[in-house]
Amino acid sequence: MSETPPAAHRVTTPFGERLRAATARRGPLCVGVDPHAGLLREWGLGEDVAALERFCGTVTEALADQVAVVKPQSAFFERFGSRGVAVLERTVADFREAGALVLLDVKRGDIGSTMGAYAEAYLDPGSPLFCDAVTLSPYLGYEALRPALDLAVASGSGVFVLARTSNPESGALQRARRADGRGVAADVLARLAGDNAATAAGSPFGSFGAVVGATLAGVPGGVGGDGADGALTHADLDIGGPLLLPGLGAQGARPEDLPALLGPALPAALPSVSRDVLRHGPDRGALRAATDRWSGELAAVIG
Ligand SMILES: O=c1ccn([C@@H]2O[C@H](COP(=O)(O)O)[C@@H](O)[C@H]2O)c(=O)[nH]1
Repeated sequence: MSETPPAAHRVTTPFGERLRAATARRGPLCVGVDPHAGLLREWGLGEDVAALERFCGTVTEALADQVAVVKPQSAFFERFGSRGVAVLERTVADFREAGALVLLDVKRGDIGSTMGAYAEAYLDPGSPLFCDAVTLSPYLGYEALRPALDLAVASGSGVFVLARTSNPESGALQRARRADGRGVAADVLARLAGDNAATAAGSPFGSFGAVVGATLAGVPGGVGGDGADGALTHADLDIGGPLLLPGLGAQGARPEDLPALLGPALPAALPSVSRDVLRHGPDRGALRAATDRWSGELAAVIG
């Protein structure tokens, strides 16, 4: 990787602190940038790289100076091959330049040596795809993520590790119990809490976050119960870092679900909405208005 990162990529303040400052300034919402084929059609665009570029340009112009965090979904760019990835690189750079934090939803997780290469791709400030944070999957083993966790600390970036995801199929694996009786997702959260405690010295909010589905409030075996059957308790969510909450809007969760979902961990919430904002495009004013509505409703609940 390059030895002298471009000035725009150099970061000195840890991600957790930058996230706190950004949400204090711009509100608690993360907007997902998911250029679904269906959305491209609804926006009157084609289904090619030029359409992808138009879509992302519009979302950037509309929202980059408004939202605290954007979360491009890598899959919707990768499906167009290298030219799609080039659009992703530009989109990441444009959002960052306008002051939005970029969390790339790419869900990487691999054996340690390969993980090192993924870490360099997204968390090395010299990389063309350097982001403020990425999503990671711990299901090849939490410790396999160590190269990314170490590089995140060194580069002032963050990670969000899948714990209990929003999809209906997630429970069978993520609620499974380990030999010591602890649920798999609860174990991921406990490890994140340990890593935040070890690395966030002097900072009230760590840079290692978790992904927890907003869809899981009040769901049997979901989140907020007593921990039976591998479900998560509110105490499990106390990781000393942010909780990324996908599942609002199109997947059915609502802002008013969040207090029951998170309990005392509510202030750590980073709720994320993709389709339910993007369906208001391509009109920039309508995209901004939808973002304002979501942001206001979430701020009223999270405080
Ligand atoms: O548990 C998870 C983890 C990630 N996602 C991602 O978030 C968005 C959700 O999009 P919506 O349109 O707001 O439903 C999408 O990119 C998913 O891959 C998730 O939904 N659940």
